[in-house]
Amino acid sequence: MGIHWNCLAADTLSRTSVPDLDSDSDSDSPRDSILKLVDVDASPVDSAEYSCCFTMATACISTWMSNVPISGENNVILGALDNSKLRDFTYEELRAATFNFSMNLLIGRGGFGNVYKGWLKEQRSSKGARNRPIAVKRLNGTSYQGDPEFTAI
Ligand SMILES: Nc1ncnc2c1ncn2[C@@H]1O[C@H](COP(=O)(O)OP(=O)(O)OP(=O)(O)O)[C@@H](O)[C@H]1O
Repeated sequence: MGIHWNCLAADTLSRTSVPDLDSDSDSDSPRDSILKLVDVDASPVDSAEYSCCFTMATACISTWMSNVPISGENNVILGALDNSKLRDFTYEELRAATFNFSMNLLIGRGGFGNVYKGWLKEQRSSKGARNRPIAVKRLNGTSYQGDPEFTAI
């Protein structure tokens, strides 16, 4: 499934170690295929390389961006990203990254979905692997506010 979103680099989270979590996953019934990923710890170069995720209409990205403060050199302006470098993530990848959407990793609640911290394994050619911290927004099953932003194309 082609679900897309772009990375936003941010420095709001500093912890990079992966926790040992109980299996206390979010038990509400979100529409599982509808996710949005935000990179929370990336250099501008990394962001371009890693530029992620889920397929969204440009207008929807703009809508999202209008709510995101653009400050600091680590932030990426989505319009400047090369779409060919966007990376797709499967639902399983994001589910694993967030430990099955563990409530212990809940970092925020938006108007139409919860936001979870997670980690993606990243292979770096010279420096070996690392766990890259990310934020994943999961559209809940009751709100239709976010449908346009999460539309798969
Ligand atoms: N990259 C991030 N790093 C850390 N926390 C984040 C990040 N993205 C979102 N959050 C947390 O999740 C909360 C909800 O984020 P979200 O983007 O959903 O907010 P919103 O724009 O108010 O919601 P919505 O877009 O659903 O109307 C934020 O207030 C923040 O606490």
